[in-house]
Amino acid sequence: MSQKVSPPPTSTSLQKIVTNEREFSWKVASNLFVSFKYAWAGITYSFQTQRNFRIHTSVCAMAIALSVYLHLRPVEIAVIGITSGLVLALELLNTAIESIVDLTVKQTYHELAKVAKDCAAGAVLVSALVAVLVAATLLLPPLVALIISSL
Ligand SMILES: Nc1ncnc2c1ncn2[C@@H]1O[C@H](COP(=O)(O)OP(=O)(O)OP(=O)(O)O)[C@@H](O)[C@H]1O
Repeated sequence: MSQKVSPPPTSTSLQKIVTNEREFSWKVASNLFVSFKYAWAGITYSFQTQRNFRIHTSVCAMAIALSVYLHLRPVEIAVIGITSGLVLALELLNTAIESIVDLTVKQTYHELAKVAKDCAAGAVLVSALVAVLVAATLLLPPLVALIISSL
């Protein structure tokens, strides 16, 4: 059975996309301040609707606070900050992909929708596992030393 394949873009249709910039966007942020406002709206939406994003935000904040409290070296605090930021950024992308998939297929089951959502969730899981490994490597030794010294 042959599938219908859409034709490749012609030079005129490509030119149209390039010249009529963002013509499919309902609205385009007018300046940098407005862009930040929309970015913040995305972060608050994820925080309010995604349990995992709330959990990851709390754990990341605790890890960074603990690294400062334990007087880790600046480079170690930076590494914990980078891995934490990566987890939260991927959580936001996961939410974005979920929304696009839901917008596209609505409540219909589709194998590709499953692949997209599962892979996005997998990306978050990989980053979270790496963040736990990094935090454990950097935080556990000074934390155990502190606990032993206070006994
Ligand atoms: N339209 C769909 N077609 C096929 N499978 C779907 C569809 N919607 C969801 N699923 C399956 O259900 C799972 C859970 O969907 P959901 O929208 O809660 O995504 P999620 O990434 O698990 O969410 P969260 O990150 O909030 O835990 C997906 O990972 C996917 O396997």
